[in-house]
Amino acid sequence: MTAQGYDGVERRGLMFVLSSPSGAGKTTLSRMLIDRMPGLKMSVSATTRPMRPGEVEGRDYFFVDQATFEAMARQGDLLEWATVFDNRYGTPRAAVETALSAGQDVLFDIDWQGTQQLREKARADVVSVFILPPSAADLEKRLHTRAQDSEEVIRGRMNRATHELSHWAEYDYIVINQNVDDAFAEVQSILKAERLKRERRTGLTEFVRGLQRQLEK
Ligand SMILES: Nc1nc2c(ncn2[C@@H]2O[C@H](COP(=O)(O)OP(=O)(O)O)[C@@H](O)[C@H]2O)c(=O)[nH]1
Ligand SMILES: Nc1ncnc2c1ncn2[C@@H]1O[C@H](COP(=O)(O)OP(=O)(O)O)[C@@H](O)[C@H]1O
Repeated sequence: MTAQGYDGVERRGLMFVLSSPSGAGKTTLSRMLIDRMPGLKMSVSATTRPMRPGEVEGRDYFFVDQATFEAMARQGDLLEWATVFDNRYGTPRAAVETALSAGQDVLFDIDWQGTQQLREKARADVVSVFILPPSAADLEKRLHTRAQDSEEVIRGRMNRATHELSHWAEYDYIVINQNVDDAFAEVQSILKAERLKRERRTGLTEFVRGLQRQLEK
């Protein structure tokens, strides 16, 4: 689980988690991060929910049926899983382990239940960010403008938002997504700073020793 920082110092890979009520902007911010932050790989979840228009198998999710999902969970192929809006969602374990051991950080778009499970498994390597919408009206507007869910599904997501919001205080960072570019800059700053944390930078002792040797000459 070691990655090479841009300054050449080895460090532990981190698990970067974004959660929010549905429609607050996790997917948008995740895509921006993957496009603009080298060394970060998206964890693609498995889900039993139907594919939305515009979604791509293997990019947005692995769309599986209930029996396949249960088999994956039973065989230990999922790092964590949860039921959200009557559908099952889970993180395939192998892809995460491969990315971390190849020196990449991994980005997760998962709910509070999944975040709790990751934290139990790898507390020191998990960095969690909760995204808030600026207002309830904005949240509802975004769910409508995304135009991918029926009225009934949107109502269900708005009803669930209160419950999801109640978990905000379990997260390391809180970002309010009013202007998307500002929110992206904030999330990006968090990742950049967390990559520099001393306890993650396993190669620092050696680096500093090298500096000391140079100074002693
Ligand atoms: N625990 C867990 N939650 C997930 C996973 N994948 C997605 N979710 C969460 O499930 C919820 C519903 O996701 P989705 O149906 O794509 O709707 P969205 O909220 O509009 O992105 C969101 O809160 C996601 O973060 C997963 O692998 N594990
Ligand atoms: N800061 C923002 N201002 C206005 N619209 C936004 C903002 N961030 C995201 N959106 C839009 O809101 C909708 C929901 O965003 P999305 O990223 O799909 O949310 P989530 O993944 O949290 O459900 C999308 O249509 C997206 O383009």
